[in-house]
Amino acid sequence: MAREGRTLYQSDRTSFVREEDGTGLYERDVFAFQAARRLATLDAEHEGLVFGRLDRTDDEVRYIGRIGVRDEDYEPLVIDWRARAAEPFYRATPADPMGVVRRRVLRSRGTTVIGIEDDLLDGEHADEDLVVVGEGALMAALSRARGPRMRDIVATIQGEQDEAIRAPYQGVTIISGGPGTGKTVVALHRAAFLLYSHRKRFERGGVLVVGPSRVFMSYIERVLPSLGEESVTLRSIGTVASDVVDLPGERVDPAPAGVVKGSLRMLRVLRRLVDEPLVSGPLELRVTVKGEVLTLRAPQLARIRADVLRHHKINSSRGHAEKGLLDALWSRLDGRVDLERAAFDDLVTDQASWTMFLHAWWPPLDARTVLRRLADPALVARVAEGVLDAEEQAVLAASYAGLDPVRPQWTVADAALLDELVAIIGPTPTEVEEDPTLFLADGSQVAELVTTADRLRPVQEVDPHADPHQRYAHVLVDEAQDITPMQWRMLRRRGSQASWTIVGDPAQSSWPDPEEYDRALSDLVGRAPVRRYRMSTNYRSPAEVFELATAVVAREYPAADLPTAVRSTGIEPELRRVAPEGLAEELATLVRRLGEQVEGSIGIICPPSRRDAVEGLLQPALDGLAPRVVVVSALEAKGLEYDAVVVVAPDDIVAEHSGGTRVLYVALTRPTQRLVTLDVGADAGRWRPDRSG
Ligand SMILES: Nc1ncnc2c1ncn2[C@@H]1O[C@H](COP(=O)(O)OP(=O)(O)OP(=O)(O)O)[C@@H](O)[C@H]1O
Repeated sequence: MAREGRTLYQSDRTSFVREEDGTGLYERDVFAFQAARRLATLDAEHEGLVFGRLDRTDDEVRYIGRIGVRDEDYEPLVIDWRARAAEPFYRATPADPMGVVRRRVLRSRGTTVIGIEDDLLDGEHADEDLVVVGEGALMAALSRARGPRMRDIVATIQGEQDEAIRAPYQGVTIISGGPGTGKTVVALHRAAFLLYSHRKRFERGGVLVVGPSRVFMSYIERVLPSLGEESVTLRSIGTVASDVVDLPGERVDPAPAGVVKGSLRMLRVLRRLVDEPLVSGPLELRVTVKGEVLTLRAPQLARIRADVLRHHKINSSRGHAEKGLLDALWSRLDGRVDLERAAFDDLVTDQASWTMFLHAWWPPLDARTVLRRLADPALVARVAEGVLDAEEQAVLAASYAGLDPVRPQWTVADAALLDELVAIIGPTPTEVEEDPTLFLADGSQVAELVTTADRLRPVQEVDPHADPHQRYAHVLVDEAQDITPMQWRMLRRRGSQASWTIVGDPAQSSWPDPEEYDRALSDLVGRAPVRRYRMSTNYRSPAEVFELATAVVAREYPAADLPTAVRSTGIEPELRRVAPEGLAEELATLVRRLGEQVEGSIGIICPPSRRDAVEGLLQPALDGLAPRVVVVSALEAKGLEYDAVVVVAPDDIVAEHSGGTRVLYVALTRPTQRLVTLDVGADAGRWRPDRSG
């Protein structure tokens, strides 16, 4: 390439050098790159590339696939599922066949078709010899065993789901519906659709998908790549802020602390916290200039501080604070000594008392250091006075008192507080290396060097206008009913110019006040255009299981949006009871039996207080079943599903969550085939619908 370029541009002074020839080389490379990318996409879509066929009334046959493919004459061989021409595949019904006689769904393994399911949509136009196979692709898909990863549903998207997937991108799209109605899977297909239909906007601006936990993110992570989309950022709510603070973010606070930390009232607490001086006792600045002692006391210092912070963030305004102090000291001197202002400034700033004072009065702040100060109950009492009651203050202080000083285990709720603190104080200035190079060796290739001034400053200021948050063009929030007001603020920082897709079900909220979800949504929407889609069919739960779950939730939360369960298995849920000392054996027997009864995954859903113990009890009994069995807390089970589920100690699940019965409802709606509930102890079972009186 280099040689070719050189030859092209070498003039023999008898002919023209044509720019276009050089550009041609560049274009050739671009084409080669595009072709390689296309080949990689085609290779990746080898499995199940084509999954649908439409036989139309005008005798045209269309094939629908994960990506579009054309032949050498540019005629379509396979139509991308997101294209307009593919719409009838999802929307056509016998009542409105949209020109389709037969819809066929093909299931393949490798390059071999292993199953066909047909829907006859327009019997009137069907030829006599038209073959119609199977009982419908949807039912076949729903009865298949579940593994550890969610699968895409391109082949069987239903009409109402398709409308939400293809909704225009602008403003806020709200997808609601009960458990198992496909909200998550629909939202993910919507992300793929947006990237297809507005690729430039969303690939450049970025799409962020937020879910409740890491387990959930790894459950859904294969869906978008299976649709050919790799460019979406997936984050659990505890790690959304990892662009500004380094967070592991999976630990969950016990209910009372979580509720306090999520509340909007924490905003006032944090603002006051930042204003709390780091050193105790009255702070004053005292310097001596040519024998004159100059002092600034607390009230003047407070005024200077307030002036600076009116316009700047603390971490990016140390220079302004220094100038405010020097101005005040200069006016204190009041011309008593014959000195130029610049010389005065130098005399002051050279003094050790000045440096020490600044270190205490305007230190570079780190959000984590600031938040940990709440471990001090006396400080909490000051900054939360009139905002949190005594009990809430105690809960808050206790939650930080226990933090490991070396490796603090921040919680999911802390992440939003740390993010808020970064927004208040600005990013932490980065420390300058211990011993920066001042002088360069002869012949050094280094073009920049550190100046003496840089070296003498203890910290380097970060660009005050730089926004540390990563921003996205579209933000998709799943399980949105559990997002706390402080977390919404964190999300909005990432999507201040974004369009949104919000997915949730208030009846599954683990927050004490499910109505808060509606308030948070109306704040978010503001005056943006909003579109609402309701999913009405539960594709996950067998009707028998869902009947029990709805009886439980409706008693506590009559406003629950209850979908219709489409599938019946004829197997009723089993409501069992065991004495505490028999729990280990009962669980082992149950898991072995369920392992034979279902083909796929088995979830053991526990109250948080029993989760680790149950895991310990079960381990020795698992043998070959281990890869199929997971022990999770009710909150960890959010958004997931298993072929068989054992809900351990349902009463405790209700008691240990601020969402109470709504969290139990989540647990009861996880199975795709079989549900067993296990009351522990003779008087357990208050959750049972027949005990409600
Ligand atoms: N059109 C469809 N075709 C095949 N499977 C579907 C379809 N719609 C939903 N499903 C399946 O139903 C199950 C539930 O879907 P999903 O988890 O998206 O529901 P959800 O509404 O988010 O549930 P929850 O609120 O309980 O978390 C999944 O296994 C999904 O693949």
